[in-house]
Amino acid sequence: MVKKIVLASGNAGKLREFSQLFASWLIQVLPQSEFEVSDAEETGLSFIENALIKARHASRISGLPALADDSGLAVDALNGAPGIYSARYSGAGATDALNNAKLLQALKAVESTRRSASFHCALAFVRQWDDPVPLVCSAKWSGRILSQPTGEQGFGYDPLFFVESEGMTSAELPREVKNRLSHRAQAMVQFELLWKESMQGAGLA
Ligand SMILES: O=c1nc[nH]c2c1ncn2[C@H]1C[C@H](O)[C@@H](COP(=O)(O)OP(=O)(O)OP(=O)(O)O)O1
Ligand SMILES: [Mg+2]
Repeated sequence: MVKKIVLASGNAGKLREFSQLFASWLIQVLPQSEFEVSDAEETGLSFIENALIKARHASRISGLPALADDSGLAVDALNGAPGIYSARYSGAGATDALNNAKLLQALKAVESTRRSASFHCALAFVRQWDDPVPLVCSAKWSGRILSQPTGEQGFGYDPLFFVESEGMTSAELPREVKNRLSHRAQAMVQFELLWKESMQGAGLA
């Protein structure tokens, strides 16, 4: 029975959200920093490939099962950019603020009706570093990019991501609402199903 897993992320915003999303699970979820796991090189071409790279890396170093999240923002008017490069969008020394500024600049001439975008989240879980049957799932969350940042909650591109159904940005949403609607929350629903199925398969449910 899996009792302890490593969360293969160095992103404080993600770690916060995962601690809420895992709150009702009967397992211990430890950040990779507790095992001195360095950031893995994200050399994949898709969110799923990068999530697997990060999960395998964290599991190899920690010796524990590991879950990784690779996520990002795809803007339709930019042919899906920044996509898997979302965290690195503004180059070396990228920060959320610089990434947001670069995105606003790139969309300067694009009117509001053409600013549709989606957040994507891929989750990969491995029981050991070379697990041949990882649990993998992904989800997306649709929205629109505003012309200026609004809201203080969340992280990353949240202040620019307007959620039509709620009439506010994801940085204005109460955290329990973001944790119900977001790409990460939706991927977690799938992950829970895969997890339960795999535990049943192992005769552990
Ligand atoms: O809910 C979100 N709200 C706002 N922005 C978000 C969200 N989810 C992902 N994002 C952005 C942040 C970062 O620019 C990129 C993730 O990049 P990504 O490589 O997966 O994560 P990261 O490098 O920050 O940490 P790590 O790789 O250690 O998990 O997408
Ligand atoms: Mg990363």
